[in-house]
Amino acid sequence: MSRYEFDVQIKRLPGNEDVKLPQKMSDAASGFDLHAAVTEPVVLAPGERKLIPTGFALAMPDELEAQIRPRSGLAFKHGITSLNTPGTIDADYRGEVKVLLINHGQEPFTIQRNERIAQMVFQRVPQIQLREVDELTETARGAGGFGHTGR
Ligand SMILES: O=c1ccn([C@H]2C[C@H](O)[C@@H](COP(=O)(O)OP(=O)(O)OP(=O)(O)O)O2)c(=O)[nH]1
Ligand SMILES: [Mg+2]
Repeated sequence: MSRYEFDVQIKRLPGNEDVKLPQKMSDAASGFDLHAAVTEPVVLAPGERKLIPTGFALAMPDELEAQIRPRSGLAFKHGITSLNTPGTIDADYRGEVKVLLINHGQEPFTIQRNERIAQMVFQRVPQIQLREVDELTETARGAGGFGHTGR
């Protein structure tokens, strides 16, 4: 029996024949590592953010989304992370998947073509009907929040 539950189409965009497709780095990895499709090395100065292309587009079943998440090694060693984490790839998006990187470190960071810059995790999206009501169900917490239980 196949261990795969979903078929997701991936299309290489023109000019990216040499860019590696998203790849799981271990058998049970959650994420597919994403490779930078920059045409020349891109430098992120400290505090700078840039949208990095990946060279591919997707078509996935409507019940899925893909999330773009940082790689912890890049974050820990260089302060490089994804600004809008987790980035949302909608099931109906057919454009190029891009990664919004930001340099939170103290040093400039250079991104090379085919470097692994982030990871992509697929998630099931529950199909929700938002139903407007006049009164909500009651709970013990009520409107308490934002630390009302203590530090
Ligand atoms: O990290 C990301 C986030 C988004 N996208 C693409 C896919 C997603 O389906 C689309 C829209 O993303 P989002 O809904 O987060 O952005 P928005 O500002 O609400 O744009 P839109 O009005 O197009 O929905 O942009 C990426 O390629 N990478
Ligand atoms: Mg949106």
